[in-house]
Parts: sequence; structure tokens; C-alpha cells
Amino acid sequence: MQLFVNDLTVIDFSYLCQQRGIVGESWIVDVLLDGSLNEMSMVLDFAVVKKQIKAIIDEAVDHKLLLPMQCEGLTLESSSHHEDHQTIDFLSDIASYHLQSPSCAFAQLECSAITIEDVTSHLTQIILAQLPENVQGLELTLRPEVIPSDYYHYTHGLKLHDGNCQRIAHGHRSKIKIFVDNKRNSELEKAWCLRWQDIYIASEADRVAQSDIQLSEKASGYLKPDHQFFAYQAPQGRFDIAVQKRVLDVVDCDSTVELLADFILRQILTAKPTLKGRLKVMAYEGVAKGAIVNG
Ligand SMILES: Nc1nc2c(c(=O)[nH]1)N=C([C@H](O)[C@H](O)COP(=O)(O)OP(=O)(O)OP(=O)(O)O)CN2
Repeated sequence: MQLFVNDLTVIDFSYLCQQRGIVGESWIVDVLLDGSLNEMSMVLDFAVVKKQIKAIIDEAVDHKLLLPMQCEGLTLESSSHHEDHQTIDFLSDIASYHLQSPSCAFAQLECSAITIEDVTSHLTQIILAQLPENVQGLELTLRPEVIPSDYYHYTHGLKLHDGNCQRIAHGHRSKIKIFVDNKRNSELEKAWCLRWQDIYIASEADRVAQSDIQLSEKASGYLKPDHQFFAYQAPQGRFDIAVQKRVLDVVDCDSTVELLADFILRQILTAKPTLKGRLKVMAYEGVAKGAIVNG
């Protein structure tokens, strides 16, 4: 007997990519279970699928930075600044990134590049080990949302969030809809998707001096003149990141989707003041959720 739950959850995360740097991503998860019926005549109670399997996925990869441990450009070490924190030095083809985070903000995968197949088999192993005996098979499908228009991939952290969004390098793959006089404007949408293609979005308020950043001991040997530094203390611990200007956008607000929508609107109006009163920005954060501003 098979049991399915489609759209069980959306995994919002970032990963290290040798070619693209740090990439924000959102994958929808569908689950198919294979098993015999239990004493309730069920393969598994939907409530258990929805709560327990989702919780396992959240704990394993959601809102984390996924690390391809066999990637040559990656070095992961224990932090010398804080217990249960780790540092990352990542030399990608387009920029170098240096981070310190509580260990729970990273997920290690034994592969050289993060792919849907690798994450699927990583999660399948973890979940199968925790299912009751009558469930013998598990087929997970991870899939990006089908988006017929432009979209961007961004990575950020929300220091004020009391949940996992405080992690300084988690991200999303998000579409954007921009309307002028109630009509979609693909030119503006394309421009923002180019600007925020594989971007790290930092808040000006989190900027720190180089002397105050806490990274690995070897990081200083890799830093370039265009590295910029951001750090904050949040409930899970201390977070630090050094990012090069070419893969960075610094906003004058927090990076909640409400404030990003407002940032986009303000930036468009600064460049094109004649659009005042005619604009609507609908910014998504991952799949099927976001914020709308008019102005
Ligand atoms: N009003 C807002 N709420 C939240 C924002 C935001 O910008 N505005 N942002 C976040 C985080 O950035 C987070 O990455 C997105 O959260 P979400 O995927 O909804 O998080 P959960 O894992 O809690 O939800 P699931 O349904 O379990 O995926 C949070 N909130």
C-alpha cells in the first residue's frame, strides 16, 4: 500500500556552490510511503507524516547552509571564539566567503556539489531510520517551484527572528511581481532578478569593522580589499560573515520580505520618480508567501 502527501513543506536554505558562490534555494517536498497497514489500518497517520517527517526535514536542512564536504574550496573548522560554533572559508570561482555560526546553522553532506539527488538521499536515509517498522519504503521528491517569469536567489539572516531565520546564511529562490498602473512590468522584474541573482543581502545596521569580525585564523590571509563584514548576536549564538562587494547588496533596513518589498519600491521610485503612486511590488520569500507594497 502506498500513501502520499504532496507539498509537505518547503525547504528554504542556502548552499555552497563552486561556480556560483552561496546560493539561496527553495525546494518543495512531496512524500510517498510504502508499507503495510498498522493497527489503525493506516500506513502512517497523516498527522505523523505532517508533523514528524516535516520536523525531521526541518532539523536536517531547513534554514541551514548546506556544505558539500568534498568540495575543494571549502574548509570547515571549529571556531576558536565560541564553543559549538564553526567557521567556514569558502573559495568559490566568483568570490570568497568567510563565516562563523553556531554549528546548528550548517548541514554537512558527503558530496562535492550540492544537488537535488544528494539532498534527497541524505534526507531519505535520515527519515527512514526514524519510521515505524510497517513502513518499508520512502520516496521523497524535492522540486523547485515552476516559475514562468524571472526569479532571484538570495541569502540573508534576520537577527531579530526568534526562530531559525536568524541564521546568517539561509536563503530562498523567489519570484517577484512588479506592477506599473496595475500591469506587470517584466523589464523592472528582470532588472531586479539580475541584481539579486545569487546575492547575499546584508543590513547596513549589521556592518562591523574588520577588527571586530570573528572568523577562522586563516581567513585574514584570504581577505580582499572589497570584503565587507557583518555580524550579530542572536538567541542561537554569534553570527559573522565576510562577503565580497560583487556578490553583496547592502540594504538600509532589515531583510524581512516586507522591508525588501519596500526597499525595491523605494529604489525604483528614486530612479523613476514619475512612477510615484503607480507602483505595486509583490515580493515573494520562497514559495507562495511574501509581501505587497504600493506607492
Ligand atoms: N512576516 C514575516 N515573517 C517571516 C519572515 C519575513 O520576512 N516576514 N521571514 C522569515 C524567515 O526569513 C524564513 O526563512 C521564512 O520562513 P518560513 O519558511 O515560513 O519558516 P518556517 O520554517 O517556520 O515555515 P515552514 O512552513 O515550516 O517552512 C520567517 N518569518
